[in-house]
Amino acid sequence: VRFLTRRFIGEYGDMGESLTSSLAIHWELFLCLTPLFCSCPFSFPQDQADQGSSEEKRIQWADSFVLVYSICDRASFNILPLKVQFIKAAKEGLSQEKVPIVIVGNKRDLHHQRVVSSEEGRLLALSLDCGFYEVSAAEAYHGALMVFHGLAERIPDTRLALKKGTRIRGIVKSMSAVFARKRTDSL
Ligand SMILES: Nc1nc2c(ncn2[C@@H]2O[C@H](COP(=O)(O)OP(=O)(O)OP(=O)(O)O)[C@@H](O)[C@H]2O)c(=O)[nH]1
Repeated sequence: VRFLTRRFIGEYGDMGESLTSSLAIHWELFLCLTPLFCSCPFSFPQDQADQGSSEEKRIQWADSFVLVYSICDRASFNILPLKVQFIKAAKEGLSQEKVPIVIVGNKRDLHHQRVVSSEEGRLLALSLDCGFYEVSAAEAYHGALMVFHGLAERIPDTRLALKKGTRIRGIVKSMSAVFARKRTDSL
């Protein structure tokens, strides 16, 4: 949301409904922008049994991956090697291309609660052949921008040329519409 709208929503609360319906239109991209294996407030209902194959489908659909952990939550960091391994097994098994993955340490603003150092993050990303950024989604837009720019740089030009076009523009349009509507409502 920070990347697409430049805004940070601390609590989803009353935004939930309109945002959810807008995202439902473009659920594919949203899934791509959502930390892949985390629960999210806009999850679409699905049976447990379908979950494995649905995750597999998301991975097959996506061109690239952003894996977000919190610098204040070691468990969210420790799980990364497994996630990267899972993605690589699913994607690289089918093609010779390297799968673009960026690891992001979020909540940089909470430095007093930090339990994962920048160095650890950088080293892990290096060892897994992933990009690395530390950001605060809450504090600034710039970090989110850098993440997605860095991600795009890791996608081979040939793939970008194949997929470029309407999809991302559609997302940005409908997200903007949601927030414009919200502003109008509150006037
Ligand atoms: N201080 C701080 N809080 C953040 C930051 N980014 C997200 N949060 C908060 O962290 C919580 C989780 O954020 P979400 O956007 O829901 O992230 P998520 O990965 O979907 O996390 P879960 O909801 O736990 O699955 C929310 O209360 C956010 O407001 C950040 O950069 N700094």
